[in-house]
Amino acid sequence: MKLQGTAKVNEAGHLTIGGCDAVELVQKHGSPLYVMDETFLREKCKAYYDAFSASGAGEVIYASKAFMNMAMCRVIEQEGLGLDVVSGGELYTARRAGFPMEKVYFHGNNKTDSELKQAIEYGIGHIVVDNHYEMDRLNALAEQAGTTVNVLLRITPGIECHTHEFIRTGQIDSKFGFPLPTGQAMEAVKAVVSCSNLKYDGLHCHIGSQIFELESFRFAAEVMMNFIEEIQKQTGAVTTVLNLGGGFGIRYTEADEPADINDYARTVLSTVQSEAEKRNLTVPRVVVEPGRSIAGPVGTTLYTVGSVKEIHGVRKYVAVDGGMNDNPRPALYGSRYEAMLANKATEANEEVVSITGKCCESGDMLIWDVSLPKVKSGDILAVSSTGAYNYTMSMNYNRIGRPAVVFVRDGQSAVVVERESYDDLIRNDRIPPYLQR
Ligand SMILES: Cc1ncc(COP(=O)(O)O)c(C=O)c1O
Ligand SMILES: N[C@@H](CCCC[NH3+])C(=O)O
Repeated sequence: MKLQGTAKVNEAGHLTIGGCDAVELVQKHGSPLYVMDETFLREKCKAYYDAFSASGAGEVIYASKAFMNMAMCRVIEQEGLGLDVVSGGELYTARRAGFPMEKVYFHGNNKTDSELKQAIEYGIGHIVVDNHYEMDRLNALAEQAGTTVNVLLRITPGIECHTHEFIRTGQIDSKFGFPLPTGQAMEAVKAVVSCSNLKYDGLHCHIGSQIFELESFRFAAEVMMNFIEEIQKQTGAVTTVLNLGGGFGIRYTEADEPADINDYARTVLSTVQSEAEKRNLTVPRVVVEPGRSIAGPVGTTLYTVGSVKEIHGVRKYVAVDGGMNDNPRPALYGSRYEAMLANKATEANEEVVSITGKCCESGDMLIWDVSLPKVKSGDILAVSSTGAYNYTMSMNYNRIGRPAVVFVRDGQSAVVVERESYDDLIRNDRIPPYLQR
């Protein structure tokens, strides 16, 4: 496993993150445990801020679907980033954390009326309109509330990029947005500019996630700038915001080679700038929505090894006290992760084993064929790059409670999400009167 951020190995031969010994973290907070390296997290935010926002040309809004809780909202706010939310729940969390609502963008392909009302009531910065049904509802709700809502339109530009099929969202056969190549996107712009209570600020597109080729982002920016010119010609509407979504890839294993955030910023900002000059357009403010590339590398999950089972001549299964419940990505997408034994960080790898979870499901595999030192029950396994789309996609299958989340920094650990207890698991259960004893 590659050590990232503040991760080191101490004299005891243990993995440390944020100056905290991983073995002691498990003793103190229990296992499994999501550990977020706060210093590294802030570095990621700063890198984005410096690359996009410092010049005034861009704006970075963190995609909270990757990893969200109230403490995370505080860090994002302190680092000067905005927030992308995609549900009433994410919006509520941001609000309860006191996040500035004018810096929030609300996404989603099927926002409910109550979510739209909530967004209007909170006075959020922008709603990214996905479809005509939403546009009509939002306009009516804004009118009822006696207000005007700033909107972007979500466009599907028709770009296919190299990533897993299920996380590719820019292609035209997609549930998201108004398709550009079919002419429906232009119809949507014409419709929105005639809505009395919606203010058209600009466009949004998101071409997918875990993307490494900067060329895909450059191409998306070019296609969108071409569309912006068409909009101006056909409607006279000026596009002041161009949100190019998230999607910047990260390193999970040595097979992944992410680009540099500064190169990413240069690519999109310079494309937008030069396309605007070429077409004689006002340069729109470029918004990006990174999720994975802010939270992903920052997280490590610690597990305790339980049963170690060797199927002679076939495979050695190392079972940990978590699994697909806290990280469904390997089961969903076939995602690969790296791991190490946090309590044997200086020992040489000796065997190839497969890491399985504790769920009643054969597909509950975390890592197939990983090299580790000799593994024993009681060892602490660390899996890296689990900060994004792990906690937020976790589940209670088999009535397994979600692990706690801690922020670590300068030798201190702070719980930011408590471990779910058995009582948490039955909190919403009700026994109706006819079943009462
Ligand atoms: C609209 C939108 N914005 C931003 C993101 C964040 O993407 P990523 O985590 O790949 O940066 C996503 C998720 O893919 C998304 O759907
Ligand atoms: N949840 C996905 C990415 C989808 C992002 C949301 N548009 C993942 O874990 O990789």
